[in-house]
Amino acid sequence: MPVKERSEPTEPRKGGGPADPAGPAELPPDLPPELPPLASPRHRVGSALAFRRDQLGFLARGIEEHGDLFRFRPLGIPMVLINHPDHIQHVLVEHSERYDKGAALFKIVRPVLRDGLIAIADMDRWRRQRRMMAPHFTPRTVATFARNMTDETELMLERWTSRPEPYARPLDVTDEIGQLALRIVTRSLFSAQVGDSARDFEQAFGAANAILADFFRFPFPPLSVPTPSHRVLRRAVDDMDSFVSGFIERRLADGPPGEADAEEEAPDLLTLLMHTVDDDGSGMDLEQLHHEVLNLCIGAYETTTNALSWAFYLLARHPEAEARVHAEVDEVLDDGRVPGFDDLPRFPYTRRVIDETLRIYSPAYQTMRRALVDDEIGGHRIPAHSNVLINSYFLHRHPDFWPAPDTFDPDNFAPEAVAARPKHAYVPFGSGPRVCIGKHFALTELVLALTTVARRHRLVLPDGAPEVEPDPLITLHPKGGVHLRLEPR
Ligand code: HEM
Repeated sequence: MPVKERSEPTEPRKGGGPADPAGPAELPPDLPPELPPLASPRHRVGSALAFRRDQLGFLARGIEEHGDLFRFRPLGIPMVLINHPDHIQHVLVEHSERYDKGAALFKIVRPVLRDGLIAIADMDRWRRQRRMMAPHFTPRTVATFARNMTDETELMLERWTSRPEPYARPLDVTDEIGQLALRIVTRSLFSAQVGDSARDFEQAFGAANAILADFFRFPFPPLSVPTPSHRVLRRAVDDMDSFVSGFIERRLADGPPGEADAEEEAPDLLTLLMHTVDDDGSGMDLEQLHHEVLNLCIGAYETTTNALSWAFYLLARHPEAEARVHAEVDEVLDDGRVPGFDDLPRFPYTRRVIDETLRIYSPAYQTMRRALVDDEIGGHRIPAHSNVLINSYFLHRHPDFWPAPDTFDPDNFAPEAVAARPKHAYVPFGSGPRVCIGKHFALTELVLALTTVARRHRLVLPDGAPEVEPDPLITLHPKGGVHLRLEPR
């Protein structure tokens, strides 16, 4: 799909005279005339090529040169990076009504996500969908999924330990956890057992993630042009659609699980989405249902997979932190039992490890908003239609808020350290009305899966293993996956 926004924000006019007919409306008198500084290189193509070659390096240089707020325009698309907690709070929370998801990044992922909850720009439709789904994501409901999370982790451990020579050969931890994450979310929200089709979904998503990331860095030719990689993307979307249709169609044919004692069983999210009607009596059509289910699978799968892979990797590289996790797990689960939802408050250090992992390798490391009106951020004018980019890879390393930004230190999340920092210096789940709906789900799953494994096993770096680099795709993926060797404790 081509990205249509090619118009530049007009440069400020001296004296604030009437607006160019093609430019934004006349500025209210109290808006500053200055646009944010423009990151070099100034030439459009030069900027596009630099962004394409090394997206993180390009942004790092911009931050070094201009600080927390600057503009750039790869291929003429007007973008503004904001990298200060106050600016992020302004856009995501305090003035969220001035921004929507009609931004370039979401246009690019729309062929996959369509109008599901993650990418939908129309705020009235978003509100209706979110209202319908929110009750399934409260801490109380998530508590009822805890058992699925630990059961599936135990099944994964059984698969690992029943391989020939289970402790000799390294595991592709990212691939394994991808399947775990998909099995947990589909079982919890849709009562579906997806079995080995989880692997097909993983492969399709991996292909789409890489192709769309490339397209984000250099959106040409349009996705509608059938280049070989765009054809692979089409097939990947078809495969993800088939994965979702598989269990929706089974449900339509078989009816909801446990219908016989439906009065005692809470209906799952799939049943709710199929049957909820709005005030005007209209329900969700099958196509929309499909898109919502796909959005939840994608939202839950890749982010959780990356987070848990990186957490095991970081623990393998930091024995002192690993020892503290083991001590905590041994104390809470002294009889070797499986952890439960009520144990979560008793794992404060393990939770810090997860929080610190989400800081260093923030899985959903970039998001974007489109300015609906002219606005002011940090003393600069942000013209309507600007694409405002938030990149938590840099925000979470901001030297004003993190004493040693590149060092893995779970004590960054000790209560006194958290209290000393502005809230929006750390936004792995976003913030404001469009904060991640699955935040409690994810944090519960991450701590329970980690502690279930750590009861009896550890994951260690194979001899001579190279460092794993982050790959800035649409999400922050461990390049080549995390490979570790299982060891009994
Ligand atoms: C570590 C795990 C996760 C991370 C880091 C994460 C991160 C995020 C972020 C940053 C956003 C907001 C994006 C924005 O403002 O543009 C978001 C939204 C969303 N996430 Fe997550 N997520 C995680 C897990 C999950 C899970 C487990 C689910 C579902 C079960 C989920 C479903 C969604 C959905 C549907 C949205 C869109 C919400 C809306 O706009 O109303 N996520 N996620």
